[in-house]
Amino acid sequence: MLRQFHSLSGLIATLFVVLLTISGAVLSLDPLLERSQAKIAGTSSISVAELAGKLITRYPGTEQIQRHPSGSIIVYFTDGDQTGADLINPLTGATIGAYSSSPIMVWIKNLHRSYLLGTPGRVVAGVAAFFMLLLTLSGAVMLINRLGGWRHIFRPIQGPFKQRLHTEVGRVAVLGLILSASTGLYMSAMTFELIPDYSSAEPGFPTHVDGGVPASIDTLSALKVIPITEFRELVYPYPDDPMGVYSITTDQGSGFVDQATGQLLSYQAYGNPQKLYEFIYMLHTGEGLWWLGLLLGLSALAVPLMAWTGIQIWWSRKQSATTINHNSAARLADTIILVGSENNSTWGFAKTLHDALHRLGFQVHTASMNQIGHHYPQAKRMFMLTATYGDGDTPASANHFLTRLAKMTKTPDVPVAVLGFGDRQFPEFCQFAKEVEAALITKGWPQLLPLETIHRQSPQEFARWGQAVSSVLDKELTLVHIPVHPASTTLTLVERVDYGTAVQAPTAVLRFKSPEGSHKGLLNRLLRRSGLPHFDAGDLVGILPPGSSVPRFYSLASASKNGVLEICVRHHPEGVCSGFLHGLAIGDTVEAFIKLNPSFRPASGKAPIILIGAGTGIGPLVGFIRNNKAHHPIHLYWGGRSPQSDFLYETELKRYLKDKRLTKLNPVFSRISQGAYVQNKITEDDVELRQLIGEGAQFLICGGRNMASSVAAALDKVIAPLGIDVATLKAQGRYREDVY
Ligand SMILES: Cc1cc2nc3c(=O)[nH]c(=O)nc-3n(C[C@H](O)[C@H](O)[C@H](O)COP(=O)(O)O)c2cc1C
Repeated sequence: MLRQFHSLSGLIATLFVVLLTISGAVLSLDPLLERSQAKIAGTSSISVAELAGKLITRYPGTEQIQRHPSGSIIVYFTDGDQTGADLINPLTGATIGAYSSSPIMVWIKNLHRSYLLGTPGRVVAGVAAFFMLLLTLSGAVMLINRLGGWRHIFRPIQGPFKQRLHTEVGRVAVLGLILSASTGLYMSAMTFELIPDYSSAEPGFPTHVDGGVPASIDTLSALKVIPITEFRELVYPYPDDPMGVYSITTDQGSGFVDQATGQLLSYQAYGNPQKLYEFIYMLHTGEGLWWLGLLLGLSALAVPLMAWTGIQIWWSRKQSATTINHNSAARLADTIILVGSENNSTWGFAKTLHDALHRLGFQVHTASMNQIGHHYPQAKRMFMLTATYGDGDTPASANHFLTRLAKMTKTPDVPVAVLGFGDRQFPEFCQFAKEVEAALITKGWPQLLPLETIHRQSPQEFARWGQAVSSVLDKELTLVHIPVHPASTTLTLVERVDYGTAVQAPTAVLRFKSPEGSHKGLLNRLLRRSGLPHFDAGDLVGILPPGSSVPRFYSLASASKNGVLEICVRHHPEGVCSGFLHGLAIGDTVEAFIKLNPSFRPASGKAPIILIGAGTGIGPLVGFIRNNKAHHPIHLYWGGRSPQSDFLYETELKRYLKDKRLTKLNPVFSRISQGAYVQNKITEDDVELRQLIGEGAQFLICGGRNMASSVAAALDKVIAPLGIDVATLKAQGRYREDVY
């Protein structure tokens, strides 16, 4: 709900809010620019009388002196028929130069205040400020929910690159944006008198004026006691008007000064409402607080970036939205499917289940978990398919489910099966599904099947769960889920290196390029484009074996900037795709698409990186080393079977050691005398590993699930003396796995 509100108000207001913030960001430079022009050092000892005295000879026709919040002093004067304005050095009264507001800044100010449209534009600017406030507040609440509460506000953010960028930038800019939007809204409300205008409360004109011969301005006692630092404006009386008075405005109030006696005739100190107005004005413009202005300007610059990433997130969500056909009414359905999803992919699985059950003749009702009802009169079975989000938290379409369930006094007497969707890379794998299962059991809800989990939206695991469902339905349910994936590209095999046949682990490093011709053309050559889609080492390539629409995913051992798409594939005896790939000859083609995997990357910075893998798990790890042009310390632990047969990337790794892209290579082999596994080497290197962890090391593990759990167990023992464990490292974002 909140997300829909956030997206909708963002879409409605984007253009206006972006214009408002870009112009605001430019205006935020104004106080700093003015300050750099003003010579304000050492001015505190000078009084207004002294300053005005210094101007008598140079500017006999002075009409007004102003001090801007930046500290600049400007004198407005007449000289014969001419009028002018000069910037003044407050210490000496000397002219710094002619003063005029920059026409560009004036234009930008108009754009900011009214979109150059006068009064109607001011209304629009006010409404845009209101939307900006709504967007920022709703975004802040979503961020807090996503991170699991405000206490965790500095937690690392997971997710696809655009989502992380949107949220990271928002997290940094949120306070500045709330300040700019709320103060802008206040000022707008004041302009339209929605709240009383306190910006110019003035004293009444004095009832008695001396009328004697005007004294020299530098002798006027009232002006002698006002330091220049508290002064804002002095308006001179008309020359030769004996009843004229000086009008003075300071930081504390305003009043009139008798030109003959120098006495303060009437004075009005600012009340609290005016002080509040001035404070809000300063917060909004940064006038008088140039550093705040700059901070607000920088926050404002985040808005165009967030608008762009926000629109892209919204668009990809919309693209992946699923339509459920033949959705029976809840009261008529014999089968209920409830869905907990954040980014819609679980809806795709729910649709596959819905369609398969419908084909078997069931009346199926599918809805979000938040829409759980109290009573399903015809229902015989129920399925709850749910993802996990944040750090083991609820996905959007199930965020009220547990509360609603807790409030139910009588639960429907329908057996239920929970299916969790998650990613083992997260420490809290399928946590929400586990909580749902536990809550249902506590409520005494009958179970149809025990909880099952699906890692990384695996269609194979989903199909296996379908078999279990078949057994309770007494009907053969075939679940063929074809995930919606991006359009595929044709790639040509240009090189292959084969290993491991002698040790029954046939493994090939395969290098692909775009077909000849696809990256020709002047622009592509100028930009040195390889014709490959963009990807980094550690991302995944989905390959569609001929005759199948279900892709198989392989971790990428290269980045697109390396000019090739490289994968490392072990031939599995029954493997459809690995068999197909191993059968490829140079020049053969495959259909492939990229799936980004942004959380499996070395962190930036100089902390050591410890890469651990076995077998083909070396793929992304070698890609990280290859692209380590900055020579950050990288230690590689890798396990194979035999140094003679399956030492994958042996030549390259030795070259990377020499050119310092790799700091230390620790290969381990299992089928040699005194063979060992990678976890044994980790136990052996305990002292060194503890030292590296002390230096802030990050771990990246790639390979089979068994290897990964043995490594985690070994490492838990190694780091126990430091008082931490692998779960802590995971929570800190310092332990990441890509396991299969
Ligand atoms: C930001 C983010 C946080 C996630 N957190 C978890 C998590 O804590 N535990 C887990 O098992 N999966 C986690 N996942 C993986 C999702 O549950 C998984 O990709 C799921 O299939 C997404 O389904 P959906 O597209 O329907 O939201 C997370 C994914 C993202 C993008």
